[in-house]
Amino acid sequence: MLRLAVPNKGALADAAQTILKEAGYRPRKDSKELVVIDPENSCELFFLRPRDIAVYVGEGTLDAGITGRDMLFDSGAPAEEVVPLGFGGSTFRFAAPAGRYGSAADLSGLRIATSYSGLLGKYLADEGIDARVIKLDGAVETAIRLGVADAVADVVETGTTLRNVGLEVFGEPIAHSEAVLIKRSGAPETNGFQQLIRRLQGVLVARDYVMMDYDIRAERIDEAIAITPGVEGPTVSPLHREGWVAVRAMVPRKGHQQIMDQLWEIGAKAILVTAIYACRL
Ligand SMILES: Nc1ncnc2c1ncn2[C@@H]1O[C@H](COP(=O)(O)OP(=O)(O)OP(=O)(O)O)[C@@H](O)[C@H]1O
Ligand SMILES: O=P(O)(O)OC[C@H]1O[C@H](OP(=O)(O)OP(=O)(O)O)[C@H](O)[C@@H]1O
Ligand SMILES: [Mg+2]
Repeated sequence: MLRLAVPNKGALADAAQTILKEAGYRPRKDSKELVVIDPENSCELFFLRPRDIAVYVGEGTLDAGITGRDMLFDSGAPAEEVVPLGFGGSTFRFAAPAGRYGSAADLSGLRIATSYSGLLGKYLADEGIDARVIKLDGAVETAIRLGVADAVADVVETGTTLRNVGLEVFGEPIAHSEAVLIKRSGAPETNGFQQLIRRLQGVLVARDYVMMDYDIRAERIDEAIAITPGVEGPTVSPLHREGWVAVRAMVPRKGHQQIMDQLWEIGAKAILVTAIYACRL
């Protein structure tokens, strides 16, 4: 039985639930359900705070979990990233009132408020910056106005939260984060865990690729294949029309219109694009 930790609330909860559902796991009925037993997939899903997930997985209490890369680093738990999941993207950055500081080095001797003290502490130590870390639980952006800190280090996605309180990012990003699948460091991958990885990777490919079909004159097939090389090579079949072939290839969803333009330029006809519902490469 695979025991999997899933964020129960916060920025990652809905997208984590969606990707698991698309991967064929049983969804929870309502947001109050804390454990879901999924006998068909030999899996138990535990809905936990994203911050605690690396701790459970690092202790070996649970086999796998979905959390943010920043929270994994912050926890210091003996857990490791296995698959980046392509949602919950953010950066972790310093911010302060506009123009006050130019780089992290300017923070020596000052106070920095954050709810990621592990992540920030490691960064400051690596960079040799001697600043005081003020650990808060959330809404750290207000700490400067209230005189508790000189700068903050926090999650930034659109930057709206910072702008709303008159703060600006400065210095290099401390970390780039997204939702990740994690396991205990060095733990062997059981069959159930490998199946979870294959299913999640299948969903990610189905999200990122579309299927493209088109007809092309046989003498232009090499040019066409250069435009749509597919993942392991396109399928080329004879067409019931002298001198023509049919081609089928997976292409990245992003930019598929440009690919259609290029195919049209070399004389392709009947170019069709269809969504991939699920896949296993
Ligand atoms: N606005 C956002 N956009 C993208 N990712 C985000 C955003 N806010 C948080 N995250 C990411 O989501 C993960 C969990 O953070 P979240 O804010 O959901 O937890 P929390 O602060 O403990 O909970 P809550 O905000 O509900 O109190 C982190 O990895 C973080 O980087
Ligand atoms: O750049 P933005 O798009 O504005 O997003 C970033 C904000 O989102 C998160 O806050 P959350 O709502 O989780 O509150 P919290 O600070 O209490 O965790 C994060 O802590 C930032 O404050
Ligand atoms: Mg938050």
